[in-house]
Amino acid sequence: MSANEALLTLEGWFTYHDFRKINWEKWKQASSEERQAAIDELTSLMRVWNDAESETGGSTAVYSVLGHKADLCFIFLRPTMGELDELKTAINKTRFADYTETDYSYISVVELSNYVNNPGQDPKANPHVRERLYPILPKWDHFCFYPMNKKRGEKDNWYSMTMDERRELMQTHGLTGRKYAGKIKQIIGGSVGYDDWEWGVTLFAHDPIELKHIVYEMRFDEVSARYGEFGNFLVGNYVNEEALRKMFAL
Ligand code: VOV
Repeated sequence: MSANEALLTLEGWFTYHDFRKINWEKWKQASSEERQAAIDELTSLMRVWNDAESETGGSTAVYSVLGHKADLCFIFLRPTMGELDELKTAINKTRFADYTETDYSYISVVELSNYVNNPGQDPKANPHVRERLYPILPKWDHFCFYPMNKKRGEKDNWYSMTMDERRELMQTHGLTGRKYAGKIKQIIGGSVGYDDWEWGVTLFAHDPIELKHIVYEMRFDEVSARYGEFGNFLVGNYVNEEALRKMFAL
């Protein structure tokens, strides 16, 4: 084994998952004019994000989040980190933000690991690869997000395995994933150097049961069973402007 078999990764858009909790007490105390103005401001921002969505400009999706961990998640994919910073600040400048708390967020960059490359070809010239590096978020009804690591234990250490060993395990992973074609869309963000875990996994589904099925089935693949370490899971439902207005109507 060579001393360092880091593989080449391909990077696409930078990603920012902005999870917000709503301060409902404060929201209920606000006047109806104030609430209306806050929602109007947020929805006009959402329209700007939708209109800007393109192959070169990035993509945005908004989800409501179940459970106590968050109420909303804004998912932003953009060409530069500067744009992500501007988006965060733009939200924070709205009246709506006065009713939110930002307990959690996640920064990564859309990543393809080159375990399955075609030697001699420029991967970024391949439209299929470009589609995965610069994906338009699918706006399917449900999403889940969780961060994960590959284990660096004394016995099981992903990073001290050879490239061939890792490639073989990733091929099995890819085969499991392919069974979910059309049911699950995954966006893998590499977050080494950016956030607390090594990857942020965002899954989209039409049927929330498929989120459970894929995560469960993958637990049996050696790469997850032996090397996967997982953070908190968050799950939610897609919200467009109408759904958002309904969510905040009192
Ligand atoms: C729709 C499902 C699906 C499919 C088709 C799929 C396929 C593939 C392929 C072909 C490849 C390798 C090349 C590349 O594209 O990077 C990957 C890579 C990766 N995956 Fe994946 N994955 C899926 C889905 C999928 C899920 C559900 C998870 C979470 C794992 C779990 O246990 O909860 C995951 C994780 C990852 C990660 C963290 C990486 C990077 C690993 C690294 O060490 O670099 N992934 N993945």
